[in-house]
Amino acid sequence: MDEMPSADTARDDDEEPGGVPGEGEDDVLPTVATLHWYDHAEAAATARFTAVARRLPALIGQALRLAWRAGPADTITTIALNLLSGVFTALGLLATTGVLDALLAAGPTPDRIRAALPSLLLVGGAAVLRSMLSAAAGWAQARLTPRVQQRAEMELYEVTSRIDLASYDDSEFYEALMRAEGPGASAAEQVVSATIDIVTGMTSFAAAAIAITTLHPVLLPLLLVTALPEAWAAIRVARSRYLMMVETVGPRYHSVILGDLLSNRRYAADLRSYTLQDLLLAQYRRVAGVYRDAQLRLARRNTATRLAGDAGSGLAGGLVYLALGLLLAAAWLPLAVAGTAVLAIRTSRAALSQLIHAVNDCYEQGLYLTDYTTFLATARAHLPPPATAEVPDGLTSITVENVSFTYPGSDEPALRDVSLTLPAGQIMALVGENGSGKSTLAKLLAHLYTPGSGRIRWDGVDLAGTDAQAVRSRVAVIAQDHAHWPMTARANVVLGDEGDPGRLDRAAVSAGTDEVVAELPHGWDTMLDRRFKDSHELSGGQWQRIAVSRGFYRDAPLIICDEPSSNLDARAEHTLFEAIRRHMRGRTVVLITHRLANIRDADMIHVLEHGRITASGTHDELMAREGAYRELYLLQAAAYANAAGDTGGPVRPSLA
Ligand SMILES: Nc1ncnc2c1ncn2[C@@H]1O[C@H](COP(=O)(O)OP(=O)(O)OP(=O)(O)O)[C@@H](O)[C@H]1O
Repeated sequence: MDEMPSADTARDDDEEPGGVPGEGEDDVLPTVATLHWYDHAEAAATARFTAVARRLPALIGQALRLAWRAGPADTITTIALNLLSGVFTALGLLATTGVLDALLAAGPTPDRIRAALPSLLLVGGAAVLRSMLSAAAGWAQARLTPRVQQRAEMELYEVTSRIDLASYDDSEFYEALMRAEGPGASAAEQVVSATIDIVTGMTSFAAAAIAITTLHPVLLPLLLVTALPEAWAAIRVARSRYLMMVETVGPRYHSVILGDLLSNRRYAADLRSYTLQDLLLAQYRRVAGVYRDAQLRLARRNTATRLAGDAGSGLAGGLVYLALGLLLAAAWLPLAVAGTAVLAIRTSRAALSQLIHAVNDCYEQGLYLTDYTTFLATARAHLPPPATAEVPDGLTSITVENVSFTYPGSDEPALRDVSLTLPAGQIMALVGENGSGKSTLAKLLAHLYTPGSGRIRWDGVDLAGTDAQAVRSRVAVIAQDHAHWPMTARANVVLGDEGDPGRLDRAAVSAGTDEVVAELPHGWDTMLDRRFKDSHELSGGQWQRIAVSRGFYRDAPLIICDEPSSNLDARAEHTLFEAIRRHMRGRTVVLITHRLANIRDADMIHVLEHGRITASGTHDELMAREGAYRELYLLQAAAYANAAGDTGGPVRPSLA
C-alpha cells in the first residue's frame, strides 16, 4: 500500500506562496483521533478469507436472532420469498432450454415459434413471478430492517439510562458506550440486511448451479471456473473501498472539525473577535488538499484493480466460451443447452458479485455489532441490583457512617471516612475549597453514587439495598452542572410532573424565574433550545434560575443545592436564599456554596478539606475558633469591607 502523507506534513499543491497565516513550513496540524465509525474498516480490509469464512456462520446466526426478535413474521417472509424467487430463477433457466430447443430445431419458422410457445410462456411466467417475489421480499426487508435498528437502539438506551452513574466516570466503559451507540447499534440493521443479501445471493447462485447441473454435469465446473476471477475481482474492489475509507478518515474528519469551526454558531463570535478566518481557512485548504490527494491516489489504485479484475474475469469468460465451443464441436452438448448455459453463467456471476459484497459487509459490520453486543452484556452488569429493602415512608434523619469514595480510574479518594447526621427539616451546609469533596458527598446523599465503604442510611435503612429510583424520586437536586433540557420553559421546570399551576408559580417566584419567563416570547411555552423553531436562548444566570425552580418545584423531602447561586445576580441570589430560609423549612436541605455569608443561618455547617470533614458547627461556633471556615469567611468579609470602604458605603457582612 502506498504511504499516505499525514495531515501533519503534507502540503497543498495549490498553496499560494507567501501567504496566509498558518501555512508556514513549520506549521504542524494535530493528528486526529480515529472515528469509531471506522474502527474496524482496516480489519475488514485486511481480513483473510478463512477468517471471514470462520466468523460468518456465527454472524449470520446473530443477525437472524436479531431479526427474529424485531419481527418474526417479516423475517420468515423475507427469507421464504427470497428462496421462492430462487426456485423461479432455476425454473426460468430450465425453460429457456425448451425455447432454444424449439427455435433451433429444423422446419419452417412459424412452426418453430409455435413449438417454442409453451416454454416461452413458462420463461415469461417464471420471470414475472420471480420479479414479484423479489419485490415482495424487498418490501418485507424494508419493513424489517428499521425495526431491527430501532430495537437495537431501544435495548441500548434502556440499559444506558439505568446503569450506575459511576460507569460514566470509567473512561474505558464510556468509550465502549460511544462505540456501541454509534457504529455498533446501526451495524445491527446492516448485518441483518447483509445476511438477507447473502441468502438472496446464495439462492440465486444455487438456482443457477442446479439449473446448469440439470442441463449437463460438465457445466458446473465451468460455472465455477468463471466464478473464480469474478470473486477475486469483487473481493479486491471491496477491500480497496475499505482501504480508501481507512486512509482518508483522518483528513476527512479533520476537515469536518475545521468546517464546524468556520460555520458553527458556537464559534462565530470568537472567530470574528480574534479574526481567525484566514488561519482556519488556510488550515482547511491544507487538510482538504491531503484528503483530495489521498482520494486521487486511491482512485488510481482502484482503477488498476478493476482493470485487473475485469481482465481476469474476461479471460475466464473467454475460456468458458471456448470450452462450450469445444463441447458443441464434439457434440457433447446440444446448442440449446449451451445457450442456456451462457444465461445461467451470467445469472450466477451477478449473484456471486452480490454475495461477495454482502459477505464483506456482513463481516465488517459484524465487527461493529460485536462491539454493541459485548457492551450490552457488560453494561447489564452495571445495572443496580434488585432492591432488598424498602425506602422508609417518612424521613426523620439521614446518617452518613464512615463513608469513603473513590471515582473509577482515580488513585485518590474524593471522600475519606466521612460521618455526619442530618436531622429532617434542617439546613446543612457543606463548605470547603475547590476539590474538597462537597459535590461528591452531595451526589452520594442523592444516591447517585454508592459509597465505596461505609453506609448512608435513611431512618436506619441502608440506601445501598434500596431501589435507587425510589430514593431518587424523593430527592431534588439543583446541580452545579444542571442540564439545559431542549424543552419549553415549563417542561424544564416540571420535568414530566404536571402539578397545579400554583406550585409552578411558587417555585418560579423563589428563584426569580417568573421574571425570566415574563420576558420570553411565548412565556412558559417558549422552547429553550435554538435547534427548535420559535425558540429563545437564555443566559447562564437565567438558566440557573430555571434549574433552581426545578429543584423547588419537585415535591421532595430532601433538597440538595450545589452552588445554586454561582451565576445569579445579587438580587436573585438574595431572593433564592430568602426562599431557602423561609419556604424550605420543613424540608431537609443540603446547601453547598462558596459565598459563606449565605449560610450563616444554616443549622449545621461541615467544613471539608481533602475529602475529610475537618470541622462542624454553626456559623457562630465555627467563627469562634481558628480554622479554614473562619479564615475563608474573614477573607470574603474583608473583600466586602474594602469595597465598601472605597465607596464609603456600609460594611457587610459583619466580621466576627
Ligand atoms: N467524575 C469524576 N471523576 C473523577 N474524579 C472526580 C470526578 N468528579 C470529581 N472528581 C475529583 O474528586 C475530588 C472532589 O471533587 P468535588 O467535585 O466533590 O469537589 P468540590 O468540593 O465540590 O469542588 P468545587 O468547589 O470545585 O465544586 C476532586 O479531586 C475532583 O478532581
